[in-house]
Amino acid sequence: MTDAPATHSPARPLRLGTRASPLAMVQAHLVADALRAAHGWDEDAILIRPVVASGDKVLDRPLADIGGKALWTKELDRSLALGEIDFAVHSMKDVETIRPDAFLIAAVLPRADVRDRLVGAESLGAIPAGGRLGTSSPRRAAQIRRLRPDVEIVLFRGNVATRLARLEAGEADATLLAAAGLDRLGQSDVGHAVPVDIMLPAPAQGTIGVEALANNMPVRALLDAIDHRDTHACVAAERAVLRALGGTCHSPIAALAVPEGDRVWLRTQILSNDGKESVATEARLDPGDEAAAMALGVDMLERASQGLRALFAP
Ligand SMILES: NCc1[nH]cc(CCC(=O)O)c1CC(=O)O
Repeated sequence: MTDAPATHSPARPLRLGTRASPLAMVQAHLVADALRAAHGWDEDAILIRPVVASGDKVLDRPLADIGGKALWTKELDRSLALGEIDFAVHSMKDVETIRPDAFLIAAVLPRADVRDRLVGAESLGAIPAGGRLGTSSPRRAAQIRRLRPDVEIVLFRGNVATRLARLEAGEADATLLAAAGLDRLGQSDVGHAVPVDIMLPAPAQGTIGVEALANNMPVRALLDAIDHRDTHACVAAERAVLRALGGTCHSPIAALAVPEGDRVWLRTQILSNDGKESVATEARLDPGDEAAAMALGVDMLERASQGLRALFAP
C-alpha cells in the first residue's frame, strides 16, 4: 500500500471472478475496494464477473457426497484458466489444498473474526438437552458431538440466509455459522461467538484469497499490493496441515494459526466423526515454514488410534 498516484485506471479493466452467492459478492467488492484504494483507481477499473458455482445449486445433500470443495471452484477455475477473468476471489476455507500448478494465491486480505457463531442458543451449554443442531460441516458436527453428545446433528446446507431461515422455521434448535460471513453480510448481531479454545475453527476460516495465473506477473504485481503478509502466512500454515492429512471436506479437521511476534502459533485438531476421539496439538513456527506445519499434522496422526487414522489419507 504505497502512495497512490492521482486517480487513474489500469490499461484495461481487470475482470474479477467470483461466486454469485450474496456472501461471495460482498467479498468480491471487498477485494475490488482494496485494489482500487491501493492503486488509486477509478470505480470502473474492475469488472465483477459472478459465476454460478455447482455447489450453490445442490442444497439437499452433504458436500462430501457431491464432490466436495471442488464444487465451489470448478467454474471459476475454468474461467481463470481460459483467461475469461484476470483473477478469482475465494473464501480460502472453500479452496482445495491441492490446486492446479498454473494457479497461485496472489493475495490474502486481512483476516476477519475467525470464530464460529452459535445461533439459536447463547452458548453450547445452553442448547436444550437432546436438542438439534443444524450443520453440514463434519468438523462442526464432530466438535459438537464431543462437547454435547446428547445433541442431535441435523443436515443443514445452503447459503447463510437459507440456514438462518431453516433455523427460524424450527428445523433445528441452533446452528453454527462463521462469524466472518455473518459480519460481512451485516449480521454482526446474529449469534454468539464460540471461543476458539472451545471450538477451533476450520483451516483458513475468515479469510478471503485472490487467485491468479502463476505466469501472469503483471496481475500478480497488482494483487501483491493488497496481500496481508501475516494473514497469508497463517493461512498457508493451516492449509499445510490439511494438505498433510489429505484433508478434504470429508475430514473433521480444525486449524488456527495466529501471528506471535515474528513467529506463528499454530493449533490443530482432528476428530473422529462421532466426536469420541480427538487429537490436538500446537507449535510455534517460522512464517512460511509449511514443512513444520505439515509435520504437526503428521504428529497428530501418529498419536491417533488406528480407527481415527483411517479417516485420513495422507
Ligand atoms: N463453507 C461455506 C463458507 N465458506 C466461508 C464461509 C464464511 C466466511 C469465511 O469463513 O471466511 C462460509 C459460511 C460458514 O461457514 O458459515
